[in-house]
Amino acid sequence: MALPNAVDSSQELLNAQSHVWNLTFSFINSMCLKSALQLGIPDAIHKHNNPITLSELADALSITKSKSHALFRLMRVLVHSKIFDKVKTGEEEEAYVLTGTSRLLLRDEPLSFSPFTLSMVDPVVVDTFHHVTEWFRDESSPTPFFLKNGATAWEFAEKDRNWNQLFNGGMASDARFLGGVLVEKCKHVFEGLKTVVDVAGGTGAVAKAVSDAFPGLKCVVLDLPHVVAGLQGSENLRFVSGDMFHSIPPADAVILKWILHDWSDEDCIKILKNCKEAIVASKENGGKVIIVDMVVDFEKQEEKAVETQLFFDVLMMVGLTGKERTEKEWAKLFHDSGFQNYKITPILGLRSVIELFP
Ligand SMILES: C[S@@+](CC[C@H](N)C(=O)[O-])C[C@H]1O[C@@H](n2cnc3c(N)ncnc32)[C@H](O)[C@@H]1O
Ligand SMILES: O=c1cc(-c2ccc(O)c(O)c2)oc2c(O)c(O)ccc12
Repeated sequence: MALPNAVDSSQELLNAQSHVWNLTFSFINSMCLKSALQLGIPDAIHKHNNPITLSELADALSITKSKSHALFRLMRVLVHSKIFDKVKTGEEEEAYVLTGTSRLLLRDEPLSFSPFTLSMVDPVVVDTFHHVTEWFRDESSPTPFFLKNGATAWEFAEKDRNWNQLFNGGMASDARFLGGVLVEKCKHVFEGLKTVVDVAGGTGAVAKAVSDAFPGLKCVVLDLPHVVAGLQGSENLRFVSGDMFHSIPPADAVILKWILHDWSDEDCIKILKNCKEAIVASKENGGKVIIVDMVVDFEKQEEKAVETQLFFDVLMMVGLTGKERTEKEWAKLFHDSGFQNYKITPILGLRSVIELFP
C-alpha cells in the first residue's frame, strides 16, 4: 500500500507548506489594516451611509484611477480578515459594508481603537522585532528595544516627540474605551473613595471617566513630565509629573492600568510597595490598589484569546521588561509586596480588575 501513504504524506507536506506560508505572511494582515486606517477606508464607508461600491470608494478616498484595481485587491484581503464585509447590490454589483471590527476603528468616534492600532504597527514597535534573535545572544541588553535604540521605551518617548504623541494617543484610545466600561460595570470599586491617584495614568482618559462619573472624588494623574506637560485638569482632576519609583501622592486608592505588565517582577514589587505607602494612611476610606491587567490562563481559554495573550506577552518582552501573568504569578507578586488580600473581577474581556488590599 505504498500509494495511499505517499498521497497522505504529500498532502501533509502541502498542508505544512501552506501553514508555513500563512505564518510567513501574517504581517500582511497587519500592514493591510494599517493602510486601510491611513487611507481612511472605515470612515469613507461610514460616511457613505449605504453599501459602497469599489468606484464610489475610490472616489471617496481620492485614489488615482490607475490604483482602482489595487484597491480592489486590498479590500479583498480586508474582507477575508473580516474587517469589512461585502454585500450584493444588484445582479453583478457588490458593495462593501462595515463590520463590528471596523466600527471600532472609525477615526472620529469617541471610542475609536484606531490610534492604538496605528501606534502598534508603527516602525518604532515593528522594527524592534528584527532584533529579537540578536537579543537572545546578547549578555547586557534588557530588551530588544534597548539593544536597537540604546534607551528604554520611556527614555525614547521623552526624546522622540512624534512617537511620544503617537504612543500616548494610542494608549488614550484604549483608556477612553476602558474607562467607560470601568465606571459602568465596576461602580462598587470606587464607592466610598474620596481621593484616587492614577499611577502612570498617561494623558488621563481613565481618570477623566472616573472623575466625571464620581464628581465628589478627587483624582490625580501621575506620569512622566513628557506625558503630562501642558495638560489641563478640571475641578476634580489634577495632573502631577513624577516618577512612580520615587514617590506616589497619598490617596484612598491607586489605579494601575496596563502598568504592571510593562515591568519585571522586581520592578513591580518596587511600584506596589510605593502604592502601599501611598494608601495605608487612609485605610478607613478605602486603602486599595485597583489593577487593570490580564490574568492569563494559557490552558483554559479559547484559541483566539490564547493567541491575543501570547501576542501581548511577547510585546511586553520585546519592547519592555514586562510579561503577562497567571493568577499564581500575580498572587506571588502581591505577597512579596506585602499585601494581604486580593479580589479578581474578570469583566473587561481579556482583562480583569484586581482589587488589592494592604
Ligand atoms: C502602557 S502606558 C499605560 C498608560 C495608562 N495607564 C493607560 O492604560 O492608558 C504606561 C505609562 O507608564 C508611564 N511611565 C513609565 N515609567 C514611569 C515612571 N517611572 N513613573 C511614572 N509613569 C511612568 C508611561 O509614561 C506611560 O504613560
Ligand atoms: O513603548 C512601547 C510600549 C509598548 C506597549 C504596548 C502595549 C501595552 O499595553 C503596553 O503597556 C506597552 O510596547 C512597545 C513595544 O512592543 C515595542 O516593540 C517598542 C516600544 C513599545
